[in-house]
Amino acid sequence: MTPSETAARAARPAGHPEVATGRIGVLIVNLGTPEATDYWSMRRYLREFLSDRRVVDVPRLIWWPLLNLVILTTRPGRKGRDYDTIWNHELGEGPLKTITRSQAAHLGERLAGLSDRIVVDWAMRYGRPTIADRIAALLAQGCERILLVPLYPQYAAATSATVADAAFDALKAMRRQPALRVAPPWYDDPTYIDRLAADLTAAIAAADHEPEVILASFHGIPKRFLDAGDPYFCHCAKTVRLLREATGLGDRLRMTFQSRFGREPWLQPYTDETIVALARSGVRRLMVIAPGFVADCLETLEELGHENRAAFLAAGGEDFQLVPCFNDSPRGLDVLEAVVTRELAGWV
Ligand SMILES: C=CC1=C(C)c2cc3[nH]c(cc4nc(cc5[nH]c(cc1n2)c(C)c5CCC(=O)O)C(CCC(=O)O)=C4C)c(C)c3C=C
Ligand SMILES: [Fe+2]
Ligand SMILES: [Fe+2]
Repeated sequence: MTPSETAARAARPAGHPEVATGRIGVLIVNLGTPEATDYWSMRRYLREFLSDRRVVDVPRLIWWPLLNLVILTTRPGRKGRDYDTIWNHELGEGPLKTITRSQAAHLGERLAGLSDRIVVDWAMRYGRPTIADRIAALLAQGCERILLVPLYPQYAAATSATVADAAFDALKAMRRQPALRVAPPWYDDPTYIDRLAADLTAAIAAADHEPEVILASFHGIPKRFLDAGDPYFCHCAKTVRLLREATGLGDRLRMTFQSRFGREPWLQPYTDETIVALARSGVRRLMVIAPGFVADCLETLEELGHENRAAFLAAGGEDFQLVPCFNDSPRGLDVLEAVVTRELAGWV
């Protein structure tokens, strides 16, 4: 026991529980993934996700029957088959989980140089491990301060804000709360833009054929969210402008939005429609990068890599290249390290 621990123990009133102290937690959080690809696991995951009012804000009286009687009867089977095509069968989990775990481990190694008091952990907003469980685990290890890092470079209420909601919900139940900081989005961070540009430039240099057009494809949100003041579209647009400047690609790099859900208008132009229109207009060589995803997942590997690739080729395209996300690459870790180091200022 160190002298200060001895003093703390001596000062603890009788009956007062012993608590670990003195450490700083960093909790990185990505979206989530089903526990398995069977109907019931998919249904549980989609139900949790699509019941979040930050994600779907339709009045409950309308949404509840639509979700439970229509969407959750058909979508789990169809999406389960999509997840099957990208599943990490060795570990029995979705790639988003495998990659987020590895990012946390590598980030922990990198931050060890900053302070030996830092503990890095990871969680999923939907599914497991839950944010509440990992905050509890960090507290048990003595983390009185926790930096929460939603793994989204561009802020959206449907992603970043709901991570903060879940964390503060967990804190609501605690007598002894940790101090909680939420990292801001990093859509224009110089390290993010630089490493994104490096990945894109390297992919172009390594390609057999120079792409005629490059799409920067972001996950979409309903257009209504933008009209209500969500800054997501502007964050994406700024990332693309900075990426154009950093790569010198100019108008060859275009912004599109993928993964729309439901019938109302989402942010445009849509990735799938753009890809087909480009092929029909004579573009033969296309490259796609997904700067809004820090880890490969269903939306990049299956939607872009399988579905959209097939649509491009079917419409006359010849060469479709998908740039991998940062994942646990050294460049990707540079970005996470830069963001986290900056946001830990004053704590270490
Ligand atoms: C229904 C509304 C949805 C909104 C709004 C939305 C926003 C949004 N999502 C991401 C990132 C990811 N989404 C992923 C999957 C996914 N997204 C939705 C719906 C909305 N997303 C659904 C229903 C699903 C599950 C698959 C499906 O049924 O289509 C994923 C992949 C998860 C994985 O395990 O691989 C990511 C990542 C962002 C960044 C975003 C808003 C900016
Ligand atoms: Fe999504
Ligand atoms: Fe999708």
